[in-house]
Amino acid sequence: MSLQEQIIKELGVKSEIDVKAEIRVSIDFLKSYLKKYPFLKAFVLGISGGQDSSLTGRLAQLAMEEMRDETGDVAYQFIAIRLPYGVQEDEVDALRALDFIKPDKSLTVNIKTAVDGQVEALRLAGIEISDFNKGNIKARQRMITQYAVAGEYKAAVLGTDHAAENITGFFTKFGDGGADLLPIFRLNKRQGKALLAELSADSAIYEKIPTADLEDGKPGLADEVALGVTYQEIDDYTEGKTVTPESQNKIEAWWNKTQHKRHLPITIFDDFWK
Ligand SMILES: NC(=O)c1ccc[n+]([C@@H]2O[C@H](COP(=O)([O-])OP(=O)(O)OC[C@H]3O[C@@H](n4cnc5c(N)ncnc54)[C@H](O)[C@@H]3O)[C@@H](O)[C@H]2O)c1
Ligand SMILES: Nc1ncnc2c1ncn2[C@@H]1O[C@H](COP(=O)(O)O)[C@@H](O)[C@H]1O
Ligand SMILES: O=P(O)(O)OP(=O)(O)O
Ligand SMILES: [Mg+2]
Repeated sequence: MSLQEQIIKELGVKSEIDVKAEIRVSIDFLKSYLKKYPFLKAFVLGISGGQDSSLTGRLAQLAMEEMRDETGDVAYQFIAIRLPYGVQEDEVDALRALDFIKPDKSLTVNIKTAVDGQVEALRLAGIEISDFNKGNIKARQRMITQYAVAGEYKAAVLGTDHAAENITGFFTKFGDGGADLLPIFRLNKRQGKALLAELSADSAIYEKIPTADLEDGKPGLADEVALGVTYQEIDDYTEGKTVTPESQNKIEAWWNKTQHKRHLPITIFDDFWK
């Protein structure tokens, strides 16, 4: 089996999808988890204004509406959290996303004080944090905030990791990578866009350039610039298509470099890394 075939198998990507069926798969996955663990009454998710949290948020909201209808338990709710670091430059996109998701509950927690406090505490200990590393602190602070809210609302934290992001490890370990359930895992970027279109999202949501938007000095830096490879090429690769040798090398180098992020902490019994 080629490395491409192994990766596709591990990520569970289909070369073609039935969009309506995939929407149902994600919603049913969320509902079945709630039915298995009835003490869970809510899902929590950070809404950035980007494609992935818009899709995941809308799927979660639909799952909760169906849960309320089917069980008569009005306690089921989806909680969307805005998590800006100070003032978010693309706030208008986040508001558009919330308008599409129509969450049962919407909160805003500004992570700036917590992030800056952490950076300052490290500075006082003699450690100067780079802008890049600070970006990862922002992502981890968002994780802390989501778990804090989940703890108060008997909720599980949703994550937005998907095939086109997981393959390159383009997420902060235990930051946006830290979540309980990943409802869009298996889909690549263009498949996620197709689900958004089917759900009648404003096209501005799925045409927005993907960005982690973590660095103060590079606001809105496009993922594709940071990665050095386009989502079109990544999507093609995950669907088993042939991409240029240069793109293939880059994608596979990211995959190999980030293997540790796709595993629980490594013990003496693990050998995936050897
Ligand atoms: N575009 C932006 O604005 C921006 C800014 C910051 C980070 N990012 C992205 O966020 C992601 C996170 O960055 P990152 O990967 O540098 O940080 P990370 O914190 O997610 O992962 C790095 C950490 O993983 C651990 N680690 C590294 N190699 C390991 C190995 N072989 N085995 C076990 N543990 C290992 C170490 O603790 C290391 O500090 C990246 O994809 C990055 O490009 C984007
Ligand atoms: N500014 C943000 N507000 C709320 N939630 C956010 C914000 N930025 C990121 N998030 C969450 O993290 C994931 C991953 O983002 P990437 O753009 O893929 O790095 C995102 O889906 C939100 O849930
Ligand atoms: O995770 P999101 O919602 O921020 O989407 P994107 O990765 O496209 O920025
Ligand atoms: Mg984003």
